Amino acid sequence: MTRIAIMGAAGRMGRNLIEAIQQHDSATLGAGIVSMGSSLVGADLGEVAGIGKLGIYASDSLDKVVSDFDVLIDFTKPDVTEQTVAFCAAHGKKLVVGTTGLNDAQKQQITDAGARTAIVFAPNMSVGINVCLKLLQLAAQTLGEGYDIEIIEAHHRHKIDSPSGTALLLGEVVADALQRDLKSCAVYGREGQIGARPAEQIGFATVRGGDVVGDHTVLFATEGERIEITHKASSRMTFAKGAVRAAVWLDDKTTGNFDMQDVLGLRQA
Ligand SMILES: NC(=O)C1=CN([C@@H]2O[C@H](COP(=O)(O)OP(=O)(O)OC[C@H]3O[C@@H](n4cnc5c(N)ncnc54)[C@H](OP(=O)(O)O)[C@@H]3O)[C@@H](O)[C@H]2O)C=CC1
Ligand SMILES: O=C(O)C1=N[C@H](C(=O)O)C[C@H](O)C1
Repeated sequence: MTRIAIMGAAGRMGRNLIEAIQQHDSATLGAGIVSMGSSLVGADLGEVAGIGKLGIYASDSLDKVVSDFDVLIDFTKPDVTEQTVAFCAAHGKKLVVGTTGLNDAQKQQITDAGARTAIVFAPNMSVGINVCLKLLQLAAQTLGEGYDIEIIEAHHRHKIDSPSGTALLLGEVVADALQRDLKSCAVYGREGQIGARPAEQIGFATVRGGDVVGDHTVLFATEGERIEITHKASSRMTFAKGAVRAAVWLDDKTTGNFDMQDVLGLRQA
């Protein structure tokens, strides 16, 4: 059994993670950490997730639960994830990071921590998006340079980062396949007299509203045709199940940096 702790246990993803752990035959909930000062400190985590009592209670500190878990799953926000990564590297705890909006230094911290523990870091833990990444490589390599590429994402009104981590990853995969540098060819939104579209540009458009769980489309447009590769998540359980699968997959790893392509066996596919 893989004993899992959840950082951000009362969040939208945290609650789904509690349920996903309960549904997994090889995983058990070891601990859940909520914000210091939260009214949920001490609450039964099963009740927090709406699935009935589990007898595991929300803590406000990783130090207090350090001996209760083998793998930590973190879906919080970048400054919190920074502390989580430092803690896991120091204590040899395996880690699954789903938080998006990390800056370059925070991503480097995760890479460095991979020398001390085993980490799965991915902006989207769904099987569907990870299959889309393979389809995109094929599409970009086959279509080549003659197609304009635009990435459109939509999320709920509470999302704090833009573009989504998934949209950025989709952009990186397409840019790599076309041997472009995303940092120099990406454009994030357009307004005013912008002129004709440069051929090598990869455009990003962000929509925020209501309760959209997560929609992503990569559009390849040329004269005479358009191709769209779209993924629509309708439940956060798809991400939560992927994260728990990643945590269990880490069980026999000691160190290293991995992503969902590794977990799903898609790396060489
Ligand atoms: N990789 C993937 O597949 C997916 C990634 N995500 C990403 O996951 C992240 C979280 O998303 P979501 O669940 O919607 O966000 P929420 O805001 O619902 O959840 C974040 C939780 O973290 C808690 N938190 C904040 N500070 C601390 C702390 N110091 N210690 C413990 N808990 C803390 C917050 O508590 P409080 O409100 O009390 O501060 C909140 O409950 C985002 O970056 C999102 O983009 C989301 C879905 C899928
Ligand atoms: O914040 C969210 O909700 C989501 N965030 C991830 C991202 O930024 O790509 C993944 C998913 O789309 C949901």
